[in-house]
Amino acid sequence: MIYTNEVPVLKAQERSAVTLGKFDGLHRGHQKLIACMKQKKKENCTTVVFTFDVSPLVKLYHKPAKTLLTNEERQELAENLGVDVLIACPFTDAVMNMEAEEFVKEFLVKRLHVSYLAVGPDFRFGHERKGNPELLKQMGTQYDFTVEVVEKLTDGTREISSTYVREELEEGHIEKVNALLGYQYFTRGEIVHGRQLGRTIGVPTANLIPPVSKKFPPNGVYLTRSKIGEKEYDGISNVGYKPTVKENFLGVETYLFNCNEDLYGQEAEVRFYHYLRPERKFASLLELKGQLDIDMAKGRQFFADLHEKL
Ligand SMILES: Cc1cc2nc3c(=O)[nH]c(=O)nc-3n(C[C@H](O)[C@H](O)[C@H](O)COP(=O)(O)O)c2cc1C
Ligand SMILES: Nc1ncnc2c1ncn2[C@@H]1O[C@H](COP(=O)(O)OP(=O)(O)OP(=O)(O)O)[C@@H](O)[C@H]1O
Repeated sequence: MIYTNEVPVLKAQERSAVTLGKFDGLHRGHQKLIACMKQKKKENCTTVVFTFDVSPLVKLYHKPAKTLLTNEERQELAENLGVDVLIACPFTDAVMNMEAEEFVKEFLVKRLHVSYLAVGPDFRFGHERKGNPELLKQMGTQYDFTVEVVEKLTDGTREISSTYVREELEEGHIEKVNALLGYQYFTRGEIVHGRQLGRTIGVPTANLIPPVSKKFPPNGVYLTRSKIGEKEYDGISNVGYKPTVKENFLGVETYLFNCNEDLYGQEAEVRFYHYLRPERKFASLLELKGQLDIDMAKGRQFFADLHEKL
């Protein structure tokens, strides 16, 4: 897959199938749109996901930049979905002020030689968000491309959207988040040294400092599976600031159930499965250890049941 910040100019004969939007999370609704676009590979179209490298909302309304996926994660997931080109167009003032018609002419027609465009019915773009599927269809007639307005995928009660996923994540509804995404919510980072107090209570942990832009469920304890190198481990993770020992940054700290290796310096992907309890301040590490024993027993049972089902 080609990942680029600039809208590329395709070769003279090359045509593209394009979809546009923010694509935070690459949830099941996004995946449906990408599947429609991929149908056009049969007609030799290059598949293009056109997105922005800063959420337009962040730039326009200074909303916090916490996202479900970092740019790198979104890139990797798009590649796994079989996308040929992912454009993360910088949301500059020039792009922000571009009229919808100009955006279509300059980027989609002139550069990408668009042949097919897939968008959701509520898709808006261009200066003052004046561009919509109707305008795209009119321009499609003029510039010889087809527009498919893809019906929104729902979970039976509500349309799936990044906003919906973020709301459920904020509530700690991990199973729901995973169902909307179509994969397990995850975070990644390098395993770094903590204060090494964990091992003094018989609970050595893998600490990672996640990207600052990554959105997290509420501080608390979660049942997780971690992928480290080629291996996967069941475990239990704390997300938060460890009030008992007072950490000053948000960390993800995991006790891996069946692991006694030295993991420092390795990259880990921690996948969330289930919310167990909120993070709490304990009077002592020993008291915390008592709670951890209860948490671990629940975690081991959860994964034993899960593996039995699979
Ligand atoms: C599963 C799990 C649950 C935890 N729960 C809490 C908690 O509720 N409150 C808290 O202050 N720290 C919690 N911690 C963090 C501990 O305070 C931490 O593991 C211990 O202080 C060792 O930290 P260190 O790795 O920096 O040495 C939890 C850690 C794990 C692995
Ligand atoms: N549930 C869905 N089914 C099909 N297409 C969708 C779905 N959700 C979004 N899309 C389409 O995917 C493209 C990218 O969507 P985008 O990420 O901008 O919206 P979103 O997921 O609804 O996010 P937000 O909640 O931030 O508005 C748009 O064309 C949008 O209409």
